[in-house]
Amino acid sequence: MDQGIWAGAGSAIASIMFMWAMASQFFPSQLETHIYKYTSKLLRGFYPFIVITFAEYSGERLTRSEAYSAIQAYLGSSAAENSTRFKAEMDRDEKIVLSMDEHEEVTDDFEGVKVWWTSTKTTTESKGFSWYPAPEEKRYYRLTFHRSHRHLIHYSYLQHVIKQGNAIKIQKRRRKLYTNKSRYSQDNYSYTKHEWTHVPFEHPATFDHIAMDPIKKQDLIKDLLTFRESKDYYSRIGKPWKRGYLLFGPPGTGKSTLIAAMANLLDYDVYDLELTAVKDNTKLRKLLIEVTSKSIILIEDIDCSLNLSGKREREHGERKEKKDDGGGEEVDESKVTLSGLLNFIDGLWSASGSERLIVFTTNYVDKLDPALIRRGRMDAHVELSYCTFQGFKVLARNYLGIEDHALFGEIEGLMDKKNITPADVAENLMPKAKGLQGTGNGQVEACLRDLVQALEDCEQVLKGRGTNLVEVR
Ligand SMILES: Nc1ncnc2c1ncn2[C@@H]1O[C@H](COP(=O)(O)OP(=O)(O)OP(=O)(O)O)[C@@H](O)[C@H]1O
Ligand SMILES: [Mg+2]
Repeated sequence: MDQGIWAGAGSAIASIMFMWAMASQFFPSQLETHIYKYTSKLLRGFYPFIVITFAEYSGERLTRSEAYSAIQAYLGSSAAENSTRFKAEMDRDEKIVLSMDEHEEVTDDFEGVKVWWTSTKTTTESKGFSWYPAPEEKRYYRLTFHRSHRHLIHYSYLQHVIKQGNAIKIQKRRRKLYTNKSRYSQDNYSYTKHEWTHVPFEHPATFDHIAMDPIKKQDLIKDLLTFRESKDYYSRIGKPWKRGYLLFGPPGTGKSTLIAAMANLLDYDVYDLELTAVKDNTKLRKLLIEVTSKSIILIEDIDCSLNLSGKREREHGERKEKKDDGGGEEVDESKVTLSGLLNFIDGLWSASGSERLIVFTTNYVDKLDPALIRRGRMDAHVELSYCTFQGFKVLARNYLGIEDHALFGEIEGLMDKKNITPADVAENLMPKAKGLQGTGNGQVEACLRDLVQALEDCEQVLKGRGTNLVEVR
C-alpha cells in the first residue's frame, strides 16, 4: 500500500491516541481499563503500527530516565521545525528551555521513513489514603511507526535519537561543581533526596595560567586528552573508563588550581567529595552511583581524610571549619575505611558510570598508605613543587603581561636558592594599592622588587627539590 496513505493513517491514529489520552482523564479508571482492553484487542488485528512509550521516571529508584531526557533534547531541537506549541521551563541555571508541549505531535523523517512523536501526560489520583489527595502526573513520549520499519527504528533510529539528544544536552549544559551536602527537593508532590548539591562551575583557570615545567605540562595535557578519546581502548582491554591522578606538593603550589584547569580542558563536572562528611562505606557507595559521567571526583587532602577520625587538621587551616554545616546528616565521626575507599576507586561499584577522573590531593605524599597510590589505582602522580624560574615566567606573563625585564636575572639567581611557592610569587605580582591597577612600567618594577624582597626573606633551600615532576604511569 502507498506510504502516503499509511503516513496519513498513522498520523490520524496518533492523533486519536492523544485525544484518547486527554479524554481518559475524564473517565473513571475502571471503565477506562475496560475500554482500553477491548479497543486495543479490536485494533490489534488491523493496526499496522508499533507504539513505543518512554516514561520520564523509571526503574526501581525512580530516577529520571536518561532516554527520556535525551529524547526531550532531541525533540526540543527538531520540534522547533514543525511544532507550533512549546512549553517553556527554566532550568536550575536560570536558562529558558523549550520543549514539546503536552499532547503535541511532531513528525520526524529518518532515511526516508516517517515516524510520529507525541508527548503525553497522565494524571492519576494517588493511591492510599491521604487527607489531601494529590494527583500524580506522569509524562511520556510515544513513538509511533509502521511495523515494516521495526528493524530500522530499533537498531538505527533510536540510537540516532539518543546520540543526537545526548550531544545536544552536553552542548547546552553548564558545568557543575558538586559537593556531598545532601538536600531535598520537591518533585511531583514528593520529596526526593539528592546526595549531592551543586552550583555552576565557573573557575576560570586554564593550563595557560599554571606555572609548572612546560614539558611536564604538555605531558599532562596529552595524557588527559588521550584519556578522553579512549573509550574504545578501555572497553577493548576490559577496564572501566576511568583514571586516577594523585597531585601532591606543599600548600600553595597550585593543586586546586590545576584541577580547575583539568576540568576546563576536558569540559567535565567536578564532584568535590568531602570524605569526612561521609558517614560510612554504604553512604560512600550511594554517593558514587549518583556521579554522572564526564566528571572529576575530587578528594582533597586525602591524608587528612584518611585518618578516619572525622577531624581534619591542616597546617594552614583554610578547611578547618565544621564539616557538616547544615543540610546533611549530623556526622560526628566518619566510618569510611581504607578498604571502603579502595572499593570506591576500583571495586565493582566504581565501574558504574564511565569517563571519569578520580583525583586525590595531598601535602604529604609519604603519609599515604601505599595501597592507595599503588600502580593501577592512581595512574599518574603529579608533583607540584616550589616555583622555578620557568614557572615564574608564566606568572609574570599572566599577571604583568611581560616576557622579560632587567630584574629577571636577579630573580632567576634567587629562585635557584630559595623555596617560594607559586602562590607567594603570584601574591607579589599583584598590584597592592588601589589606583595602581594596570601594568605600567612603574607598577611592573614595583611588583618585581617586592618579589625580590620576598625571595630574600625566604628560607634557603637545604636539599635538592623536584621540579613539577609529572610521572605519568
Ligand atoms: N602552579 C601555579 N600556577 C599558577 N598559579 C598558582 C600556582 N600555584 C598556586 N597558584 C596561585 O596560588 C593560589 C593558591 O593555589 P592553590 O589553591 O591551587 O594551591 P594548593 O596547592 O591547592 O594549596 P593547598 O595545598 O593549600 O590546597 C591560587 O589562587 C593560584 O592563583
Ligand atoms: Mg588546594
